Amino acid sequence: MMTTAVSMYARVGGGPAIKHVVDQLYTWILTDKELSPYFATVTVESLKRHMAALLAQVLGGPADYDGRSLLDAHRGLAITDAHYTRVVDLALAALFLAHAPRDVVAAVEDTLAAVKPDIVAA
Ligand code: HEM
Repeated sequence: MMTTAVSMYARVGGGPAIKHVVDQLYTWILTDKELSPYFATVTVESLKRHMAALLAQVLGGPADYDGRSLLDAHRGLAITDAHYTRVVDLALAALFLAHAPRDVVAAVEDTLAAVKPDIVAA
């Protein structure tokens, strides 16, 4: 039997679908009473661009991420465990809402778990 390796990036719908997921995620974050204060002084457009590039890269799409390391980006923000978990939940919900396949959602969940130490304040 012939097998074709279709990337997770392609299976979620490529760049446009990822942009949609990231837009949804930030709409929720920026209207969340507990999460929005973290972003009060941030230029959200460039943040979204970086987040979309990173997500695309993690899913096997173009490796275009040119932002800071996650450790550098989140250092000093004093992000709590609960706020980290909330953002992860919203990210996974945004993927499901965009009809991302379950295995793709699971792979993103694993990746987010792996970078947790870079995000949450020690
Ligand atoms: C769950 C995993 C997370 C990932 C993958 C992630 C990813 C990113 C990325 C790619 C950037 C941009 C870096 C750059 O532009 O150079 C960023 C910045 C930022 N993130 Fe996150 N993030 C996560 C969780 C969180 C959480 C939980 C919070 C707060 C509740 C948060 C708050 C911020 C803020 C405020 C910035 C901007 C920092 C600045 O510009 O100085 N992030 N994040």
